[in-house]
Amino acid sequence: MSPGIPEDVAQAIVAAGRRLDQRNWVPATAGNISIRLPEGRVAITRSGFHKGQLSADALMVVDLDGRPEQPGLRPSAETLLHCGAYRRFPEAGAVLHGHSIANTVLSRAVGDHITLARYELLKAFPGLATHEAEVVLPVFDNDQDIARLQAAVEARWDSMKEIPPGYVLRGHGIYVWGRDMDSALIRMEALEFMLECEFHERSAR
Ligand SMILES: CSCCC(=O)C(=O)COP(=O)(O)O
Ligand SMILES: [Zn+2]
Repeated sequence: MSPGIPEDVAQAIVAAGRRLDQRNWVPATAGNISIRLPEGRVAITRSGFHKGQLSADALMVVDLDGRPEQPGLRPSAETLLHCGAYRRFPEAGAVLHGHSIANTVLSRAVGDHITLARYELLKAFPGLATHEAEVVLPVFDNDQDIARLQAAVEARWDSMKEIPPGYVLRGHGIYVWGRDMDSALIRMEALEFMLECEFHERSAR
């Protein structure tokens, strides 16, 4: 049991890791997973663990600035991206990150966004009631400086009227959040489904 992480929270993160792994969205040690805890705390995966084989020992707690509660442990290298989503969206309760083939390949072939339009699955997103809607998914150049990357994400959010609950890092992976883990997983599945459709459609051209 990780200190300071309720058992149901640890179980939800472990189960999410297995589910992402079953879809082949977290190869090797890719991906990271977190859940917001009360009082400005976040339970998050430690860096370098396989997300399909997590146990409670592979989790730890950080604050909303990414500072570890347990100083000897190293949180996900991308912790600041999770913290950025929690700080910006008070309703966000869980954040997921994965590296699928579809999001990796597509993001290398596009500019600064991917438009998802005319998909029935768009209705999985808040406020969208019809396939005639669209989601404009921001795409950012990848950056090993995660604080700088988070600053770029925030600058784009500031410029957007409608902020979708996700974005893509070029050649790297996707970030998605939801009010809880179930909601984040549903959004991730919906986005990945549509990205896979785009991937096949473009490959067939
Ligand atoms: C081998 S994957 C490279 C790092 C990465 O992109 C990732 O998602 C996993 O990093 P973490 O520090 O969270 O394990
Ligand atoms: Zn990653």
